[in-house]
Amino acid sequence: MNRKFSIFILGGTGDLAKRKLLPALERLYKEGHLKNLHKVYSLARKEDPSWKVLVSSLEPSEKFDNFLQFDVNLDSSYHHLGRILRELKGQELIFYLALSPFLFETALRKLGRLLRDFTNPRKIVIEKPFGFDTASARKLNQLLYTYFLEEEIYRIDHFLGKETIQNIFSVRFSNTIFESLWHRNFVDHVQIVAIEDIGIEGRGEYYDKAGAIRDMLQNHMLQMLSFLAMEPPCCMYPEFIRDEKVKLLRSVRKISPEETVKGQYEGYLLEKAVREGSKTETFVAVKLHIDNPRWQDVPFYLMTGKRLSKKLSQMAVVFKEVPRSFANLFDCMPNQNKIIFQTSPKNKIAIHFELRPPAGKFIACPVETVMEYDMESYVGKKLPEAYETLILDIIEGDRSLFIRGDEVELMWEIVQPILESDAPLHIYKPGTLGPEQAHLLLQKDGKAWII
Ligand SMILES: NC(=O)C1=CN([C@@H]2O[C@H](COP(=O)(O)OP(=O)(O)OC[C@H]3O[C@@H](n4cnc5c(N)ncnc54)[C@H](OP(=O)(O)O)[C@@H]3O)[C@@H](O)[C@H]2O)C=CC1
Ligand SMILES: O=C1O[C@H](COP(=O)(O)O)[C@@H](O)[C@H](O)[C@H]1O
Repeated sequence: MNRKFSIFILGGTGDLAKRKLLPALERLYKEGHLKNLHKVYSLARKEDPSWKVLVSSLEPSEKFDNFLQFDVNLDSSYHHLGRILRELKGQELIFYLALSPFLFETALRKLGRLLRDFTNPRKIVIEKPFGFDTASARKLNQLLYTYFLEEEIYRIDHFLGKETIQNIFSVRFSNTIFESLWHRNFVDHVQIVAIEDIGIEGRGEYYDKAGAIRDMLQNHMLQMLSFLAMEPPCCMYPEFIRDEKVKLLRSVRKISPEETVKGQYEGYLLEKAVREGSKTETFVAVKLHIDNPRWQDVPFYLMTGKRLSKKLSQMAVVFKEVPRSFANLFDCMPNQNKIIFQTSPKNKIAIHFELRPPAGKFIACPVETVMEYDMESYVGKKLPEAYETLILDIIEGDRSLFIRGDEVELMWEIVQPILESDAPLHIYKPGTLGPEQAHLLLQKDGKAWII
């Protein structure tokens, strides 16, 4: 950006700011991307000692060591902020809401009012979850549009900053061998999995009101689905990419409670700030359908959960079996081909295909062979963190990887039927692969989770 700019992180002493945002900003600065950065201000009610230690270690510390005492609920805080903004004439102002989502509405209303007194170009960045259901997301959008233009709004989803997710476009749209197969004639089904071994890590106050559907399924997982299943945009212009995602999301059938499995890990009720007898799900698996010509009758299975046996985030596109008559050539039925896009534990893309085993018989039963592109090993250095990529996009004004207002509302509409459904809650043991019912969901279709 050519203009001088300042960043205001509301909730700047919180977990996200300390672990992700401030370190990402320091790296961007060191790499020379933030030449016009005036200062990063951290706003919160009290100056957290670990924030102080962190910002004093960041270089150059005067860019980051700027604390502003600020309470989202108090008008006096906005007067104080206004006094600082008056000194920043002509600068672009970037406000990053890294706050509890329960504070978004108040922060937006009061900040929006304050900014009416200023002519500086501005951007507003909002963390997830954006609302708690369809109605509240609509309300939040209306509030945003009272004070900001859509092109000033950056609804962030950090999964979209991951290298693998951005690679989906390249794999799909620059390879005839894949693009020509990417539809119902050849794809058997798709799986999207984001499972974690960690629990709620002291975030009970937020998580108990959110649960796995609001925390992961409505946002990260539906975005991964959009990238995998959307039609190609006519060109790489942010609005055209988002138009295609919206078109896809309109074709996604609302998820049915009958095709949903909810679970809660044993011991969840003892976590700090979890309500007594809470029915919040820490696990969810669903079967989802897309009613468009490309994906008619291709099931999409999505699963996410906490305190499972491992951390794994990946999408698998599983191709149809070869015709049975081909299988007669061998002594077995070959495995189905798959393409796996993994974001965790590694950023990698793997193609699974069948080959004759080395030095085997001419007609030996083929074995599964994996061709892998592990991005970090390939480039030979650490990949940029998701937040680094996304913050740079915000600064440069590229909205391709951010969620548009209509898109976020459609994503809520898809999960709305299962938000409050009284589907049974299955208790599962920590360290396992979740409730058995989630496995039966695929077994009854003759399939199994690839995990
Ligand atoms: N943590 C993570 O890994 C991720 C978080 N997110 C999202 O980021 C956002 C922030 O999450 P996280 O950092 O974990 O939350 P934390 O609870 O760790 O941090 C909240 C921050 O807000 C400040 N705050 C709380 N109340 C007020 C208030 N009334 N006025 C001003 N500041 C206030 C806190 O400081 P103080 O109490 O001193 O005011 C603190 O700086 C959420 O929307 C979350 O969903 C998204 C992806 C990952
Ligand atoms: O947004 C969130 O994502 C994390 C998982 O993200 P990852 O990049 O570590 O895979 C999840 O733990 C958290 O509950 C959720 O709020």
